[in-house]
Amino acid sequence: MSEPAAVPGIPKPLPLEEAQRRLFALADPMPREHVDMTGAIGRYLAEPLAARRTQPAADLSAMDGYAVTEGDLAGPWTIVGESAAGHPYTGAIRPGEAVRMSTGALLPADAAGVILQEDLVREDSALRLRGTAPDPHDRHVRRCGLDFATGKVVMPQGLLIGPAQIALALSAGHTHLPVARRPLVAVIDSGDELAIDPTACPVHQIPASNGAMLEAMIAGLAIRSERIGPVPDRIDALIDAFEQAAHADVIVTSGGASVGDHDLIRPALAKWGASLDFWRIAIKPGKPLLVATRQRSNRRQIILGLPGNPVSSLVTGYHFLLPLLRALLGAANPLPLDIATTLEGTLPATGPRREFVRGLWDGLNVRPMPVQDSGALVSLAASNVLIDRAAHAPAATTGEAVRVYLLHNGGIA
Ligand SMILES: Nc1nc2c(c(=O)[nH]1)N[C@H]1C(S)=C(S)[C@@H](COP(=O)(O)OP(=O)(O)OC[C@H]3O[C@@H](n4cnc5c(N)ncnc54)[C@H](O)[C@@H]3O)O[C@H]1N2
Ligand code: MOO
Repeated sequence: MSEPAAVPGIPKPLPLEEAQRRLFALADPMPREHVDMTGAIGRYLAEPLAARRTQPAADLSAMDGYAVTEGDLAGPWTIVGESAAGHPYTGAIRPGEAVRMSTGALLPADAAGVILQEDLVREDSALRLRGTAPDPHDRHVRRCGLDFATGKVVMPQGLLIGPAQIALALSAGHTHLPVARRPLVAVIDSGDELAIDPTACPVHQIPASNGAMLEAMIAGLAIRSERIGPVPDRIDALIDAFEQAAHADVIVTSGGASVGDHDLIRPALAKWGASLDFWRIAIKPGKPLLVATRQRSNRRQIILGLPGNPVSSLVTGYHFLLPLLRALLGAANPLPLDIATTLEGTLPATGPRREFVRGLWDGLNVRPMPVQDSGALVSLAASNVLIDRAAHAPAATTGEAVRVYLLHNGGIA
């Protein structure tokens, strides 16, 4: 398919990466705060984290058994005491002596290693080998500083904080973590045809579903989302809605982004005092996306105008809204990850826009959904990936390598 002819007043659509770069250039990280571990989940480290202690802080036993001295692996031994986790043995061990060890217990001074209890026979305080002597060195010992030493940077700035990162931060001596404040997001549904109540929706209306969908997408990334609308297709009504959202860090609209007589987001934003950064991107679905900013006293507000078709809203939410929120939160890698897989089925040739095709991925192959209309929600809800198709690609068939973006079956972030 050839490039469409240029139309006065309608900008050429930007490639996805260029549009994302322009959006990130607007996204100054949010102010910093320190939060406890529960509050840190799902956020990003605002600075590299250095260990405040060494772990293990001393040599520890890695198994349950008996500690013996160097060169004394044949036995027999006399048990002279115990080192349990949290209750160290304070004496030293001499040849011919053994100390009962539990996993995680401090290794006594002069102990060379630990022999597993399964390899030993114990009768009262007498201990002997069940079979042959074990290998000599360093057996079943976790050396001091094996994991990290005081001062070592254990996690880089911008790392996503999840369960493993919380465990490491606590182990490294931290009770709180530096993170960016989560942004407040206002989500505006717009369109005269939108019905709030899906059980009372006459034929000329459609239930408003994008706002709730977008709110579900950003759960966890925003401190709060505020829903506004549905707002009628009138400039004054849209300006009122923007005013209600004037305290938000990010404003997201859906609908009214295209070129129709009732697509008023752009003129309403201009009249409100926002400046358009870019409009239209070369992806399908999602072409009419717009990005604008408005200067507030302390910070710049970012406005994302998503196309109204539900699948277009989701796809642009996935490639722009979520990455924007991650960038504001200080993520090192705000963009979604794609993975390589194999196509099972056929896909038609693409046109001048890069396409994101709904599909079902089983871990090995991906099957495209038969219905790809940008208003079709059944195929969206049955999909777990978006298949990435380059612009001007020839038709594709079973066995071809493709790349997919994971939608995580609804838990989309
Ligand atoms: N002549 C042209 N027409 C269109 C073009 C174009 O380039 N030239 N672009 C098309 C593309 S691509 C898209 S995508 C749509 C999106 O346009 P809008 O952002 O202006 O969306 P609306 O027209 O307001 O709505 C489209 C569709 O989505 C439904 N919708 C809107 N909001 C919601 C909501 N909150 N919940 C559920 N559904 C919603 C709306 O009822 C419409 O059916 O424009 C093409 N047109
Ligand atoms: O880009 Mo529209 O989003 O094709 O349906």
